[in-house]
Amino acid sequence: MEYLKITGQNKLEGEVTISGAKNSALPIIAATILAKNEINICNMPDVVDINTLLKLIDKLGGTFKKTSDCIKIDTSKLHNTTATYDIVKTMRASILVLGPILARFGHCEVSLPGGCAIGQRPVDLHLKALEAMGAKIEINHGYIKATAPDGLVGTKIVFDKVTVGGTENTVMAAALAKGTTTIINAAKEPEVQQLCEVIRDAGVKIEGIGTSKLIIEGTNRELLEFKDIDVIADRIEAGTYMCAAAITNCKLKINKVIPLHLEAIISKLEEMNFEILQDETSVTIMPTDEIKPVNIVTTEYPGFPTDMQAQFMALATQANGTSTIDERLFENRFMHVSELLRLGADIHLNGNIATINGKASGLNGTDVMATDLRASSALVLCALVAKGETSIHRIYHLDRGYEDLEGKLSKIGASVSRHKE
Ligand SMILES: CC(=O)N[C@H]1[C@@H](OP(=O)(O)OP(=O)(O)OC[C@H]2O[C@@H](n3ccc(=O)[nH]c3=O)[C@H](O)[C@@H]2O)O[C@H](CO)[C@@H](O)[C@@H]1O
Ligand SMILES: C=C(OP(=O)(O)O)C(=O)O
Repeated sequence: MEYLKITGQNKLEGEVTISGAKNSALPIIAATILAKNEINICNMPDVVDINTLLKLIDKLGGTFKKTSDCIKIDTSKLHNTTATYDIVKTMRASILVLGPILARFGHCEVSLPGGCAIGQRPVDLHLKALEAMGAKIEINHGYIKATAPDGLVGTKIVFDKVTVGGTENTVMAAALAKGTTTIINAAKEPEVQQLCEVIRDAGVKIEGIGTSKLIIEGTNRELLEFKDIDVIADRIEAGTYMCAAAITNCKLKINKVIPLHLEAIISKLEEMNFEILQDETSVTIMPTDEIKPVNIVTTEYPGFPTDMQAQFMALATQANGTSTIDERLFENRFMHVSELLRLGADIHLNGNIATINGKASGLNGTDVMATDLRASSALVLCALVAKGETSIHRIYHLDRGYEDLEGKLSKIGASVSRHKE
């Protein structure tokens, strides 16, 4: 296993370029199952989760070719309809192949995704939506077996909760269904929007993109002709580097972003007394004379993203006062707290609310353990300001979603290196 060694308290400066969004690239790769043509997808982030999903596409009988940050995927000869546990267990987003395989072939078997550090994460809403579209679903021996021999049929689906993956699976299934599917209480995340746009550009009529009501006219199992795709910028990677600048109180320009997608993050940084300069494709965060505390409630887009909660908790350890974070999406997304405490943070947990007393004492480097993707980035952020050296273990979590983290951080002045245990 590998670990990261970070020596804290370096000044950061310069510019960082943000990669394509993992959470947009994943559903887009799943959507290639709906295609009749080879699809060229660019601005692909080079992260482990993408390679995992590509491996699954390969196992299903599709092919892919990589050149720099583009990947050509051809699923025209896809024939295997079973997504096995060995791949699905490593990444929950593999569940995104369920809707498209079922819609295309009329049957599909997908291993139930395993438990995950941030919460239970059931897939009941995905299954309920597919059942409403006519699928028969059984769960046996840890596998979801879905059948719809005559194809899926469009209907009205009202989600009990806003679900990003559930909306994505349903949109992909609806694209090849017979008739109209209406999704009420759909997720509005930019990544859901991009998936809808990609499918719309492939000829499927979709109304309401970016709203909580999506209306999709299915093609009745006619495969789609996709255009070239450019994955949108990763708003969570961008937000993480904004927090890196903020926690070290340095000026940093973050390039190749979509500022509109960063509004909730920018607004919280402004509340913390940082000035953020923006142009069309970049944001620059300026140092401040006092980091103020903040109160955060995680919620669906356009609210404050749960995927930025851990990073803001790291930042709150440096604020002049007491901050609170109320995690509303996942019941177990505070795994980083115990590791932040090891670094010297003063954080108290009460159910889903964390209270962070900033500046109580400085942070001091030590050995810490990454528990999930964003928890890992919180540890990296704290390590950047901690006195001395921090070793972050189990960084395979980080590699799931951050492209070349050491390279990008080193380039702006951080002292970061990767080692083998
Ligand atoms: C690959 C990807 O895009 N991952 C993101 C996606 O995850 P993901 O798509 O898994 O998250 P969801 O939006 O589905 O989850 C939201 C909430 O709904 C619950 N739920 C979800 C589905 C279901 O069938 N039943 C159910 O109860 C979940 O447990 C959670 O409490 O959105 C999350 C919320 O913004 C982000 O943190 C993840 O980074
Ligand atoms: C939780 C995340 O991803 P996933 O849903 O793939 O676990 C994330 O990107 O922060």
